[in-house]
Amino acid sequence: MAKTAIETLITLDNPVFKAYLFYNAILVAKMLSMSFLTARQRVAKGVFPNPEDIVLSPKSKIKVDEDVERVRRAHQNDLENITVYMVAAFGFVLTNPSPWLAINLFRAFTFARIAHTLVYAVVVVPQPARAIAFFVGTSVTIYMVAVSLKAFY
Ligand SMILES: N[C@@H](CCC(=O)N[C@@H](CS)C(=O)NCC(=O)O)C(=O)O
Repeated sequence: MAKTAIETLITLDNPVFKAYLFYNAILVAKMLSMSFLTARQRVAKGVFPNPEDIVLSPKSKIKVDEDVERVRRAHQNDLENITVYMVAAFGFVLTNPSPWLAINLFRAFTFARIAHTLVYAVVVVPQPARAIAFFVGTSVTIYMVAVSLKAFY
């Protein structure tokens, strides 16, 4: 029996879906690393959010710290952008795009989000570095949404 369009697209034999899963895995690992970056800052600065956290380290304080908050904002920005991208990119995969275009868009988004974290929470590069990284990622997502919507008309 002939395969449906979905069966030919949602398979590791489709290089676009394979690349989608590969770059998703990198993005998931990057997002998970944000929790460890936050914990590293908390331990380095001796600041924690809850009374039970400071029991093991009595010199620590329950305090809001600017360096910890910076990593938390970078993490939140990932949640705002990467989750939405993953949904948009899945819809884009279903439009059966050219492998060259799709794989380069997945790459561009992934590199942009890694750059966003680096310039926001690791080395702190002056603007517009973060804004550029954000707009590259967002442009990829908007493009994918536009292609998905166009498929309905
Ligand atoms: N929730 C974001 C929406 C706009 C946005 O994502 N801007 C990018 C480029 S300037 C950003 O990195 N914002 C910093 C942040 O979300 O903490 C904000 O409050 O800034």
